[in-house]
Amino acid sequence: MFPELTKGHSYEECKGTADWLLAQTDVRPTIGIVCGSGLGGLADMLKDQVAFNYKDIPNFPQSTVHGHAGRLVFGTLKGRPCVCMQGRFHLYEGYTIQKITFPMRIFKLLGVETVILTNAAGGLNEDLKVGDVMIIKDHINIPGYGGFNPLVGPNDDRFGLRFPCMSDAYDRELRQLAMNVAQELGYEDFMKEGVYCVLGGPSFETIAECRMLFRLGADAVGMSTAPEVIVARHCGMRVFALSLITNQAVMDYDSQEKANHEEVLQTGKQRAEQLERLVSTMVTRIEHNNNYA
Ligand SMILES: O=P(O)(O)O[C@H]1O[C@H](CO)[C@@H](O)[C@H]1O
Ligand SMILES: Nc1nc2[nH]cnc2c(=O)[nH]1
Repeated sequence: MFPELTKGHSYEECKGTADWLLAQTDVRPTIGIVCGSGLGGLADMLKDQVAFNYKDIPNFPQSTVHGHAGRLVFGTLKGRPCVCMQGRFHLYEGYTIQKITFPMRIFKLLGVETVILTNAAGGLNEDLKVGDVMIIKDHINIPGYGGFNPLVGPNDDRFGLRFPCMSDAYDRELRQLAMNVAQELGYEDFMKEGVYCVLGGPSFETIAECRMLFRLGADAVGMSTAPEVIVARHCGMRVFALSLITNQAVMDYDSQEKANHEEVLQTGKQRAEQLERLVSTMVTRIEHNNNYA
């Protein structure tokens, strides 16, 4: 493949970044949160914040996408120590796949046990409406078929196995917890479950591509999350992920709809408060050492 692109940061470089962060905050996070496009408000829920701009953190890439603030925020969420990425990285920004997933290894070295990822996605399955929240039960990693897997390159056993299992990537108990919390909050009407498909972007899909992805078994499509999940699972963190359905993928040649990033951000704003309540309530039920209350 492309040897110079497949190196990523060494264990020692990752440790250097994690130690740099730990030296500047007393927060010892056990939960890491990644905010999707337009969903950065989740980070604002943290109390007693210590925040870093990505540009100031050794080895961190920069956020270049509107709706991704580019800050790493430490703090407590209802008393639980958390770290939150207010903005993630995508392949289409021009970073290597190792670089966009580097923060997952930093989470691990900070002591994070559970990762909660959010994203904005287009709905392929017509059962998904704009504003629905889709708990991700599985993914289809299309860039992976072309060799764009974040674990390509030498494996460091200190992070994980050469050939990690992915059939249990999206934690079953955390998915059940999300459903239970959604019911308690009265959100069951817009909570769904499905399969997320990642593409490289940045162009949105053609109609033929949307039809193909749905036939392949995908319910929603986006440009993130799956690479982060692969790296998080490789190093043994538990994963919960959800997609906010911000737009319906265009599946019909008669449709006048056009996918656009403004609509994505706008839908994020409309559901922000409920998503924040869902995630913060889940966080209070996730016990240390990966047990569930
Ligand atoms: O996946 P997140 O970061 O939420 O963003 C999604 O929204 C953007 C397109 O509007 C793309 O970056 C897509 O991946
Ligand atoms: N690829 C892709 N990413 C998205 N992010 C939000 N909506 C979409 C979409 O329709 N397609």
